[in-house]
Amino acid sequence: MEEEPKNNGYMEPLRRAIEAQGLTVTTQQGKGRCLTTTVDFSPGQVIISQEPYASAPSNGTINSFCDGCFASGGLKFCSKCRVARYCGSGCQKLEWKLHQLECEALVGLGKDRREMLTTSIRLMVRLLLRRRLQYEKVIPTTATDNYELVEALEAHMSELNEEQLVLYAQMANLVRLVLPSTEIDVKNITMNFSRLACNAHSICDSELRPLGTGIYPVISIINHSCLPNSVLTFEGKLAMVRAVEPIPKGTEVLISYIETAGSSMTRKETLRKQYFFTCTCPGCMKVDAYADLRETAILEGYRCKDNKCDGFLFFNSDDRVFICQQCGLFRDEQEIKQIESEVEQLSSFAAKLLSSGDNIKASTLYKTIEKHQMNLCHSLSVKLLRTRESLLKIMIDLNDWREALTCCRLILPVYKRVYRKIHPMLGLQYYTCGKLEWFLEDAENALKSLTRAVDILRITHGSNTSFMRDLFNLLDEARAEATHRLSDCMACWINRPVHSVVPGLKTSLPPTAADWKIKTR
Ligand SMILES: C[S@@+](CC[C@H](N)C(=O)[O-])C[C@H]1O[C@@H](n2cnc3c(N)ncnc32)[C@H](O)[C@@H]1O
Repeated sequence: MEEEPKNNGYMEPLRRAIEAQGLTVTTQQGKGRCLTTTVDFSPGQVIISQEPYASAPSNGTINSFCDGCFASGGLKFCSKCRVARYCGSGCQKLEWKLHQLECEALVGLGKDRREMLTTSIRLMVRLLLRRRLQYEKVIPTTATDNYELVEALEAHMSELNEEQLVLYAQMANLVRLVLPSTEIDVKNITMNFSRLACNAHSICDSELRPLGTGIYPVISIINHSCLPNSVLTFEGKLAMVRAVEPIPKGTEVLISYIETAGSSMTRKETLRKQYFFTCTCPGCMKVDAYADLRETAILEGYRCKDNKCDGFLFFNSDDRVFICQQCGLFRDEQEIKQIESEVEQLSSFAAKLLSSGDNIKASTLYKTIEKHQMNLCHSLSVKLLRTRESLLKIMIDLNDWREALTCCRLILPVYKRVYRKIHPMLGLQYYTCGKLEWFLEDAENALKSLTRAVDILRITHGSNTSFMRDLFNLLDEARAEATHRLSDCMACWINRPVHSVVPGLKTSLPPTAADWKIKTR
């Protein structure tokens, strides 16, 4: 049901600013503000793009990123504060107005406080400093770039539990220690942390590796759906929302806030905990309750004891056994618990090995976990999927293309089931598959996989980034190589020595391109 939007001062200027882009802000009961189209959008079309109001790079031990553009490699610390890092003088100059204030605050901090400068703390410090720069008119304010828009973001303060409230208040106190002169009190900074928790976006590169965090006040008006009509990606720090299906005018723009691989129960739980709402999207409101239970059992439950049966199990709480819904075989709860606890122990050990950089030992352990899970979980299980994703990453790091490709091909059917046809994760998985096939000199399969990757990623990522240009080049190379091999093969066939023809047999026609495709499938 449509509600009359509250008469907030920022709203009319914002509406006027986005109307030329075919967008407006509406309000719905139970959802709050919604970004709504006033024109039709087609798949791949950019609906809205925005630079962050404030952002902070991740400060991991392995990877670090430029404060300006989030690039990695060849970074130099700011010589004064030795906290901010830059890829060059260009970014340093662009960031200077804000960093000048940040730098003064950071220089005076002792070692123990510097160690507390997490990405969230830095983001809040930068948010407050940007506010100050705009209030003092050092930098301009626009209808889509002002602190009022940040204050209008949903904070859900009354829904926070004690633990969250205490944590945000402690973080707010730390921010005030870094910025003692800020006009914003601890209560308001605490509320801002709560806002960031349900509005900030993780900024990722084209391959969805996290680089940092940013707050984009207009993009944050977009609500969630597990079956979204749009997708959010980043070009550097610039957030881009693109349509993934035809969106008629008058439709709400929706993106997914969470990893959607999982049952509707798991998704609902995640959304309730972090975003304080109950999802009522078509993906979560399935009318067929049995289909929902079956999906949960397949994605998150257990497999039939009989290796030849691909059935999933339902739990019978009276007898405390699991029953295969395909062949009726029972599986004991204790046996399942036993394997599950072993897998849990092995997984935490494997994760430790991985973070210590011991890829070889980690790969052996993950293979053992995979074996256990193949005995425990359905072939489309999300738990098994996660193990294979870790294995794939390790195998790529170890340059073991063959094993990596095996993993990649096992992951694909699960992605096809849990993600929509046009989804960045699916596109990127085809891309990885194609690249591995290319490395393994399988040009024909590389061509197929890369074509599928391009079909998806040109919609989710656009065509104009260096990542996509590299992908187009790789696709061209694979196409040229596959065509070359095809013509070589045909030439071999035509020029084969006469004695290779069995005397007396009728000569068959040379293979056509269509025959070749069938042959290589
Ligand atoms: C990033 S904000 C989205 C914009 C928000 N509606 C507003 O008015 O600021 C996220 C919050 O919006 C609400 N929200 C987002 N998607 C929703 C949905 N599908 N159903 C109900 N509420 C939703 C929740 O309160 C959530 O914490």
